[in-house]
Amino acid sequence: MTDLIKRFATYYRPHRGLFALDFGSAVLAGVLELAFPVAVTLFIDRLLPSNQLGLIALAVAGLFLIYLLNAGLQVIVTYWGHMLGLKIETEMRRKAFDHLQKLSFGFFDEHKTGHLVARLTKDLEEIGEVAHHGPEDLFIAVMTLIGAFLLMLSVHMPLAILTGLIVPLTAVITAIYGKRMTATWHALYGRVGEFNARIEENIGGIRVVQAFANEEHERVLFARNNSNYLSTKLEAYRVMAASMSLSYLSMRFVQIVVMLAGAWYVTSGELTAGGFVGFLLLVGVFFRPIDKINSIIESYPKGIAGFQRYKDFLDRQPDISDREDAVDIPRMSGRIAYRDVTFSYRTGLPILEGLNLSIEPGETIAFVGPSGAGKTTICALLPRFYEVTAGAISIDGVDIRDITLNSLRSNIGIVQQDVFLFAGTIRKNIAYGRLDAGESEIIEAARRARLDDVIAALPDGLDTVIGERGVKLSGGQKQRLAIARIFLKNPPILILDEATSALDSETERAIQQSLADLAHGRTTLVIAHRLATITNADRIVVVEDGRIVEEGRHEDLLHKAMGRYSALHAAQSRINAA
Ligand SMILES: Nc1ncnc2c1ncn2[C@@H]1O[C@H](COP(=O)(O)OP(=O)(O)OP(=O)(O)O)[C@@H](O)[C@H]1O
Repeated sequence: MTDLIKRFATYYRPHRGLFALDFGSAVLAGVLELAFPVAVTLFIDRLLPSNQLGLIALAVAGLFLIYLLNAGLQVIVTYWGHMLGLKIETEMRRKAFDHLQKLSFGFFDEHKTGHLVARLTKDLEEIGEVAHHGPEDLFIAVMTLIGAFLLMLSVHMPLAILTGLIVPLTAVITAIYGKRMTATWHALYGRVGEFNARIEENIGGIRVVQAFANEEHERVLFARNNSNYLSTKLEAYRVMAASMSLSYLSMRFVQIVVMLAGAWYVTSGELTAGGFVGFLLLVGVFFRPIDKINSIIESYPKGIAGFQRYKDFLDRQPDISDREDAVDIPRMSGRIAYRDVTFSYRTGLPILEGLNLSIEPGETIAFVGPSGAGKTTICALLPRFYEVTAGAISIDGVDIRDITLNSLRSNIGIVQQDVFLFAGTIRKNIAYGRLDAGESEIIEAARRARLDDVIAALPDGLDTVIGERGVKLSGGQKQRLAIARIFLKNPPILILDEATSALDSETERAIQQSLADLAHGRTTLVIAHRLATITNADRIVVVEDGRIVEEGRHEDLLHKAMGRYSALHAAQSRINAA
């Protein structure tokens, strides 16, 4: 816990000035709160009986100045105090986002998007609130509590002791309800998470929902989440109502006791009228920190738990990162070698075993084999999306673990089966291939990917907005856009995950032609799903159960007796004929 607080404290360091300003102002405002009952006592007991109107006017003016000062302090605490919390929150978010970029595919395989988003938004918002309110509220609450009690003692000791004895009763009631409130809010937090996840999934999968005509099923599931939320929130309000009215009652009870006892002391001449009024005001001031401490008790665990999750996330070392002496290779020639490569995902199941493969610069290799054989995995190891478990992969004779990730990945272009496009314009999506590309380069890339006709037909041309994940484009157009992106990137090595989605044959032919143009002069690894498209590959590699079982040219493999490739080919021809 102390480690956690120490770590938390490091975030204040760059904002020392702001912290001092906020903290100092809040403390001063707390002191002024205490001064008010004292001023009222003096006013009633000393000034009023003196009949000196000038002095009274001066005192009132003085009080007004104090109020003005307090109003100024409120502005500082509310605006600059929140600025402090917000600065800490945004700094933490920046760090978390930067860290997120460094984590490898393995991490994302394990974590749900919704939870990661919550960590960067909700968690950090709560941490920011605690960062601002936590230290200052706690300090002021304790200071006010002690200060008010000392002043009460100075006004009338027996009455102060009596108040000191009955106030804990109200504190106990507030604390008990505070705990119940925390539990209900916590449950509510879970409910909100549940229905957020449901909405997120529903919107993400709305096309599947409607295609299966499962709207009613979704409605029922959502109604369940919604009514769970309703009952939990009602429970929260029930506890809140009971807590509020009970703490109001207990507060008033203390006031009544103080009034009764105070009146008795006034009539017996032990307490002045001003002291009596001042004391009642001090009781009010004394109550405030109790509420505050309870709300701190409520919000602290949330903030601390959020910070713990944040810390754990930041402390998670990326599985794959640059070695200290990693080298930059600006442009590789593209000679690739897999040496005794063994690999398993976190599941521990062996996926690749003792795989050996050499690829010459400019060569096109097509991986074929049954689904789940490991073709995609072989290719995913090359840009180090995952790290080999044993063995090594080298490019141009250098182990890829000795090359900086940035230069390694800059040398590899990937056209994925599921093209991911960003919401925005066509121009923005092509330019993602090379962020500093000029207009003419973007146009040239579009032309080479045969996207120029599509762009020309659109009213806004390159500036056409393509919707979230490119929903406004056809499958073929998305593929071409992905190809344009790689033309712009112009890497010496290519990984092409062939699209399995059914494109019409003309579109497919055009895309194949674009891909062939793209592959020209580059070392190309093709993950082939349809054998018809790879007959021209320099070499076909048949993968089965994570092993290479056959390799050679199409013609040679086709005529190999009992060959795996010829069997695959025969099977696919039968499917096509059927
Ligand atoms: N991220 C992952 N985590 C755990 N296991 C995985 C992961 N990705 C793939 N696998 C498993 O690894 C094995 C090989 O998968 P891979 O995607 O490499 O096969 P593939 O030959 O490309 O298949 P397909 O032709 O169907 O695309 C499969 O058993 C798969 O379930």
